[in-house]
Amino acid sequence: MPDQPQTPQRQTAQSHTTQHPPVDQTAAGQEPSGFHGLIEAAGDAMRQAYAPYSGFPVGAAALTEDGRLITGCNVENASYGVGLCAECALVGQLQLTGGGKIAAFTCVNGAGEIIMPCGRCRQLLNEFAAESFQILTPEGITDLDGMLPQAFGGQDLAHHDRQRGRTTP
Ligand SMILES: O=c1ccn([C@H]2C[C@H](O)[C@@H](CO)O2)c(=O)[nH]1
Repeated sequence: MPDQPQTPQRQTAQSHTTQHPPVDQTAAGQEPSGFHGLIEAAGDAMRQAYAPYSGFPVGAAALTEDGRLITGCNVENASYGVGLCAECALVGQLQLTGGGKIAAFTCVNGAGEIIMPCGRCRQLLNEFAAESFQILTPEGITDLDGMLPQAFGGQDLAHHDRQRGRTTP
Protein backbone atom coordinates (compact mmCIF):
# COMPACT_ATOMS: atom_id res chain seq x y z
CA MET A 1 0.00 0.00 0.00
CA PRO A 2 1.36 3.46 -0.84
CA ASP A 3 2.34 5.80 1.98
CA GLN A 4 -0.35 8.23 3.10
CA PRO A 5 0.17 11.91 2.23
CA GLN A 6 1.90 13.80 5.02
CA THR A 7 -0.06 15.88 7.48
CA PRO A 8 0.90 19.53 8.00
CA GLN A 9 2.85 18.28 11.01
CA ARG A 10 4.81 16.13 8.56
CA GLN A 11 3.66 12.90 10.10
CA THR A 12 2.70 9.91 8.06
CA ALA A 13 -0.33 7.72 8.67
CA GLN A 14 0.61 4.13 9.41
CA SER A 15 0.18 1.75 6.55
CA HIS A 16 -1.53 -1.56 7.04
CA THR A 17 -1.16 -4.93 5.43
CA THR A 18 -3.53 -7.25 7.27
CA GLN A 19 -7.27 -7.76 7.51
CA HIS A 20 -9.67 -5.31 9.08
CA PRO A 21 -10.87 -4.49 11.65
CA PRO A 22 -8.61 -3.16 13.05
CA VAL A 23 -5.75 -3.45 10.63
CA ASP A 24 -2.88 -2.01 12.63
CA GLN A 25 -1.27 -3.43 15.70
CA THR A 26 -1.89 -0.38 17.86
CA ALA A 27 -3.41 -1.27 21.21
CA ALA A 28 -6.79 0.33 21.87
CA GLY A 29 -6.38 3.59 23.72
CA GLN A 30 -2.98 4.38 22.20
CA GLU A 31 -2.55 7.01 19.51
CA PRO A 32 -0.87 5.72 16.34
CA SER A 33 1.88 8.25 15.67
CA GLY A 34 0.81 8.98 12.09
CA PHE A 35 -2.54 10.24 13.30
CA HIS A 36 -1.27 12.71 15.92
CA GLY A 37 -1.79 15.69 13.62
CA LEU A 38 -5.33 14.62 12.76
CA ILE A 39 -6.22 14.03 16.41
CA GLU A 40 -4.99 17.50 17.28
CA ALA A 41 -6.89 19.08 14.41
CA ALA A 42 -10.06 17.19 15.39
CA GLY A 43 -9.65 18.47 18.95
CA ASP A 44 -9.33 22.05 17.72
CA ALA A 45 -12.46 21.62 15.60
CA MET A 46 -14.31 20.07 18.55
CA ARG A 47 -13.67 23.24 20.57
CA GLN A 48 -15.60 25.20 17.92
CA ALA A 49 -18.65 22.91 18.14
CA TYR A 50 -22.11 24.30 18.82
CA ALA A 51 -23.70 21.58 20.94
CA PRO A 52 -25.83 23.28 23.60
CA TYR A 53 -28.58 20.66 23.40
CA SER A 54 -26.66 17.41 23.66
CA GLY A 55 -23.63 18.81 25.47
CA PHE A 56 -21.66 16.43 23.24
CA PRO A 57 -19.23 18.40 21.08
CA VAL A 58 -17.58 16.50 18.23
CA GLY A 59 -14.61 17.42 16.06
CA ALA A 60 -13.64 15.62 12.86
CA ALA A 61 -10.47 15.88 10.80
CA ALA A 62 -9.39 14.40 7.50
CA LEU A 63 -6.35 14.41 5.31
CA THR A 64 -7.06 14.49 1.60
CA GLU A 65 -5.11 12.51 -0.98
CA ASP A 66 -3.47 15.74 -2.12
CA GLY A 67 -2.39 16.61 1.42
CA ARG A 68 -5.06 19.11 2.55
CA LEU A 69 -6.27 19.10 6.14
CA ILE A 70 -10.07 19.38 6.41
CA THR A 71 -12.02 19.71 9.65
CA GLY A 72 -15.58 19.99 10.89
CA CYS A 73 -17.58 20.31 14.09
CA ASN A 74 -21.16 19.51 14.98
CA VAL A 75 -23.72 22.32 14.81
CA GLU A 76 -26.95 21.63 16.66
CA ASN A 77 -30.33 23.31 16.41
CA ALA A 78 -33.33 24.02 18.64
CA SER A 79 -35.16 21.81 16.19
CA TYR A 80 -33.10 18.83 17.39
CA GLY A 81 -33.44 16.64 14.31
CA VAL A 82 -31.89 19.14 11.94
CA GLY A 83 -28.60 19.35 13.83
CA LEU A 84 -25.49 18.72 11.77
CA CYS A 85 -22.84 16.16 12.65
CA ALA A 86 -19.19 17.18 12.51
CA GLU A 87 -18.73 14.98 9.43
CA CYS A 88 -21.42 16.94 7.55
CA ALA A 89 -19.41 20.12 8.03
CA LEU A 90 -16.25 18.25 7.07
CA VAL A 91 -17.52 16.95 3.74
CA GLY A 92 -18.90 20.41 2.94
CA GLN A 93 -15.48 21.85 3.70
CA LEU A 94 -13.86 19.16 1.54
CA GLN A 95 -15.96 20.08 -1.46
CA LEU A 96 -15.66 23.82 -0.84
CA THR A 97 -11.87 23.73 -0.73
CA GLY A 98 -11.31 21.79 -3.93
CA GLY A 99 -12.96 18.39 -3.56
CA GLY A 100 -10.93 15.22 -3.86
CA LYS A 101 -10.79 12.11 -1.74
CA ILE A 102 -10.18 11.44 1.95
CA ALA A 103 -7.05 9.43 2.73
CA ALA A 104 -7.21 9.50 6.53
CA PHE A 105 -9.91 10.44 9.02
CA THR A 106 -10.66 10.56 12.71
CA CYS A 107 -13.12 12.24 15.06
CA VAL A 108 -13.13 13.02 18.78
CA ASN A 109 -15.60 13.82 21.54
CA GLY A 110 -15.48 16.60 24.12
CA ALA A 111 -12.93 14.69 26.18
CA GLY A 112 -10.67 14.35 23.14
CA GLU A 113 -11.38 10.62 22.93
CA ILE A 114 -11.57 8.95 19.54
CA ILE A 115 -15.15 8.00 18.61
CA MET A 116 -16.74 6.24 15.67
CA PRO A 117 -18.79 8.25 13.19
CA CYS A 118 -22.51 7.55 13.38
CA GLY A 119 -24.04 5.38 10.67
CA ARG A 120 -25.17 8.26 8.50
CA CYS A 121 -21.74 9.84 8.67
CA ARG A 122 -20.05 6.59 7.68
CA GLN A 123 -22.11 6.83 4.50
CA LEU A 124 -21.01 10.45 4.02
CA LEU A 125 -17.38 9.42 4.41
CA ASN A 126 -17.83 6.46 2.06
CA GLU A 127 -18.84 8.85 -0.73
CA PHE A 128 -15.52 10.68 -0.52
CA ALA A 129 -13.14 7.97 0.69
CA ALA A 130 -9.97 7.23 -1.25
CA GLU A 131 -9.17 3.59 -2.04
CA SER A 132 -6.39 3.85 0.56
CA PHE A 133 -8.81 5.30 3.15
CA GLN A 134 -7.84 4.76 6.78
CA ILE A 135 -9.86 5.69 9.84
CA LEU A 136 -8.52 5.81 13.36
CA THR A 137 -11.15 4.19 15.60
CA PRO A 138 -11.20 3.55 19.36
CA GLU A 139 -9.83 0.09 18.51
CA GLY A 140 -7.10 1.17 16.11
CA ILE A 141 -6.85 1.89 12.40
CA THR A 142 -9.19 0.25 9.94
CA ASP A 143 -10.18 0.71 6.31
CA LEU A 144 -13.36 1.52 4.43
CA ASP A 145 -14.80 -1.97 4.61
CA GLY A 146 -13.99 -2.09 8.32
CA MET A 147 -15.88 1.17 8.82
CA LEU A 148 -18.87 0.40 6.62
CA PRO A 149 -19.04 -3.22 5.45
CA GLN A 150 -20.73 -3.88 2.11
CA ALA A 151 -21.26 -0.14 1.68
CA PHE A 152 -23.95 1.09 -0.64
CA GLY A 153 -22.43 3.50 -3.15
CA GLY A 154 -22.41 4.86 -6.65
CA GLN A 155 -21.45 1.45 -8.00
CA ASP A 156 -24.86 0.12 -6.97
CA LEU A 157 -26.62 2.87 -8.90
CA ALA A 158 -24.40 2.27 -11.92
CA HIS A 159 -25.27 -1.43 -11.82
CA HIS A 160 -28.97 -0.60 -11.60
CA ASP A 161 -28.70 1.87 -14.48
CA ARG A 162 -26.82 -0.61 -16.64
CA GLN A 163 -29.61 -3.11 -16.17
CA ARG A 164 -32.04 -0.48 -17.39
CA GLY A 165 -29.85 0.66 -20.25
CA ARG A 166 -29.12 4.05 -18.71
CA THR A 167 -25.81 5.67 -17.81
CA THR A 168 -24.90 7.19 -14.45
CA PRO A 169 -22.88 10.41 -14.53
O1 LIG B 1 -20.48 10.79 14.28
C1 LIG B 1 -21.04 11.64 14.97
C2 LIG B 1 -21.93 11.29 16.00
C3 LIG B 1 -22.54 12.31 16.71
N1 LIG B 1 -22.29 13.61 16.39
C4 LIG B 1 -22.96 14.69 17.10
C5 LIG B 1 -24.42 14.84 16.74
C6 LIG B 1 -24.97 15.53 17.96
O2 LIG B 1 -24.76 16.93 17.83
C7 LIG B 1 -24.10 15.01 19.09
C8 LIG B 1 -24.79 13.94 19.95
O3 LIG B 1 -25.23 12.89 19.15
O4 LIG B 1 -22.97 14.44 18.50
C9 LIG B 1 -21.40 13.96 15.40
O5 LIG B 1 -21.14 15.14 15.14
N2 LIG B 1 -20.82 12.94 14.72
